[in-house]
Amino acid sequence: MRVLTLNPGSSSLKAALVVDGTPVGWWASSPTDADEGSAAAQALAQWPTVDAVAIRFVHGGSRSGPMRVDTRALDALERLSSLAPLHQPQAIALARAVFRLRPGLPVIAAFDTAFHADLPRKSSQYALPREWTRQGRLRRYGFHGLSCRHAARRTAELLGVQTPQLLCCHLGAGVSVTAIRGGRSVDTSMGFTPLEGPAMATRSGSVDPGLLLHVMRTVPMSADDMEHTLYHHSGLAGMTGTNGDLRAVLTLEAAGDPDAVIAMEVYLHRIRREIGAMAMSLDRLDAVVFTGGVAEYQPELLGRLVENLSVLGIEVDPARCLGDGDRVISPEDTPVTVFALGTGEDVELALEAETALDEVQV
Ligand SMILES: Nc1ncnc2c1ncn2[C@@H]1O[C@H](COP(=O)(O)OP(=O)(O)O)[C@@H](O)[C@H]1O
Ligand SMILES: CC(=O)OP(=O)(O)O
Ligand SMILES: [Mg+2]
Repeated sequence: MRVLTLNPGSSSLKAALVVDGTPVGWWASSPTDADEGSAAAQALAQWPTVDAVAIRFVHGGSRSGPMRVDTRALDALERLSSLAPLHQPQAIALARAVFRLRPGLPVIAAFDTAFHADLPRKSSQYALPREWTRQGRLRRYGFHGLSCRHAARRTAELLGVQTPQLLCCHLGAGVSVTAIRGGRSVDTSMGFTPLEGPAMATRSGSVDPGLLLHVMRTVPMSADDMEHTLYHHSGLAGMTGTNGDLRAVLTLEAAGDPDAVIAMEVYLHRIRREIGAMAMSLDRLDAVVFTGGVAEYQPELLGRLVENLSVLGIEVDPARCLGDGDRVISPEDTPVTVFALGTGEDVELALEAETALDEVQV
């Protein structure tokens, strides 16, 4: 099957043609380069002969698998936009553009949240009044699920173990750490929205809600202004005055910029802390996977990241970090195998499309 995959991330829009599970062509653009309509048109002009288009939707609510979408389904998914404002509107716009450009071509929505749909209750539930949580909507959903699914699949293949226990550290513009056992997510750092967890490129990550209440009362500030600050002007961007791209922050850090120096310390510390926390949901740690744009393009950072993690048996060989492609980066004879893996969201999107279309035909 020939599947066009469209992946609107928070700092990029990635397109790929995947033929029978193998990506054969791809490109990435920054979201400011083009609107979703012209990006979809560009991809369909480049790869006109496709059986389906698979689009990454980060928020699928309670949906546990992919689905073929029509206008009505899109309206329902659009209602989740405020829960993922950097992603969901873009995915909706891409799907509508494909409907317009190629009526009748199947469009499959594949959800980040689906991989976490069975999170154990102790991981998914917030300690909030039961009147709030009873309906099961105000809970932790988890994101980067396509990336996690791919990391689990590749780790099993590379280790030759059917269901390894692993941590998937997705380091892109969004950052998350997920504990996976039995092929399932058992805890994850992102929550009700993709704001929770470590500090990210432009997102704050977890902040004491008491601080936010204090600022809203004292500034004062509307919920929309607060949302804008937490999603667009926090994280590495907020701490350094850059756009949050790690390349810019590392350049400033190397030049001795004090804000960039502390921002990198915070960034790395918060990821390490999350790795430690997620390890508590496993009873053994077979592997740690680093993936996402940062792991792919700034792999030298992984050596710095795992400093202080030897308490968990996690070590990397700096020379191995600098290689290319899917690889082991831990030294020989260490208890935990550490991998740097390509982000296989495009492969997973295509698989999800095949699954959804098979189900429709049954
Ligand atoms: N072509 C590139 N060259 C160098 N670094 C890159 C490149 N593309 C992405 N990165 C790194 O990856 C980060 C973005 O990760 P990515 O997974 O692509 O983000 P997202 O999917 O959230 O848009 C950037 O901040 C940068 O550190
Ligand atoms: C969920 C999320 O943050 O995705 P990305 O890293 O692609 O922005
Ligand atoms: Mg991404």
